[in-house]
Amino acid sequence: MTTPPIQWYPGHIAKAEKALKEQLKLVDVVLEVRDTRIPLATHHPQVQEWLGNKARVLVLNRVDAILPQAQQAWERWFRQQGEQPYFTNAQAGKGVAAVAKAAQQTGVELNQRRVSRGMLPRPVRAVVIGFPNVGKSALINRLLNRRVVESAARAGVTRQLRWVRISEQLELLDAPGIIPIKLNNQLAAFKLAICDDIGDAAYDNQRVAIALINLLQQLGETAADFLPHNPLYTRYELDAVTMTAEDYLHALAEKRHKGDVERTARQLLTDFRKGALGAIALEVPPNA
Ligand SMILES: Nc1nc2c(ncn2[C@@H]2O[C@H](COP(=O)(O)OP(=O)(O)OP(=O)(O)O)[C@@H](O)[C@H]2O)c(=O)[nH]1
Repeated sequence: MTTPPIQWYPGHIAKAEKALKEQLKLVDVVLEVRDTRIPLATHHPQVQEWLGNKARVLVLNRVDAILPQAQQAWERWFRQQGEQPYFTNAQAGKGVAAVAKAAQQTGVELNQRRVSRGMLPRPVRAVVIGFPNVGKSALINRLLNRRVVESAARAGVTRQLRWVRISEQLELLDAPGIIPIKLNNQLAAFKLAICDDIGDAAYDNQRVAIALINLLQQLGETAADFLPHNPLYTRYELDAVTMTAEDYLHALAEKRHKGDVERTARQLLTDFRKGALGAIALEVPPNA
């Protein structure tokens, strides 16, 4: 039997789900962070059920990693779904003030209810949740306006709990809630691995790199507005249009790394992740 391209550790997932539910019990509002390159693959279908009737602010982070026209298309699509997305670049602090304002706004309603029941008003309590590596700690640090939460390129580094005061109206759990990855969609899993949003799963670099080439080929044909023109050719001076994704990876290995396919796969993934292939949305809104 061949090894599956991506493997999870079920024990870790169960533990993450339990920890997340504990955090959710403590708060009034949830800031759900997704990766703007893959807003659907970084959505867990059970989030709504876990939240019950708690308020939610939808944050699409890494807005710098997609083109403005892709952002506009997603904005339209989410609005059609009845959602207001807040686009952020948490690394640079862009869009973060609007997220804080939206969270505080939910506190106004909370306190109207409290006051009508004869209770004292209090700050709204919030937690940031999301898949591994989507930028949760970076967002918390920007909300706090100082660097207290470890924010690292490595996936799965955040843990532990404390309340921090953001303003008179808003308190935040300083440890984000990590949403365990959903397991049942192979293409979504490849996208998570490509974007490094997959936590402590183990994956096969070459198959993930091939999935990336495949996606770029498909998007080039079907959603040219969502990515720069021919990003692979621009970066490597080798055209992927006439080849299968697998052949392309091998040809690129010959051209750049003396036939070392593994090294080429890693390099390709690193280039994509750090934006060296350009601003690329790997997902297109359904029916766009
Ligand atoms: N380009 C870009 N990089 C970002 C953005 N937000 C976060 N990053 C970077 O992405 C990496 C991961 O960010 P974190 O804030 O550690 O992500 P996290 O969701 O807390 O990760 P875990 O703790 O692994 O769950 C870091 O290197 C950040 O600097 C963004 O909006 N744009």
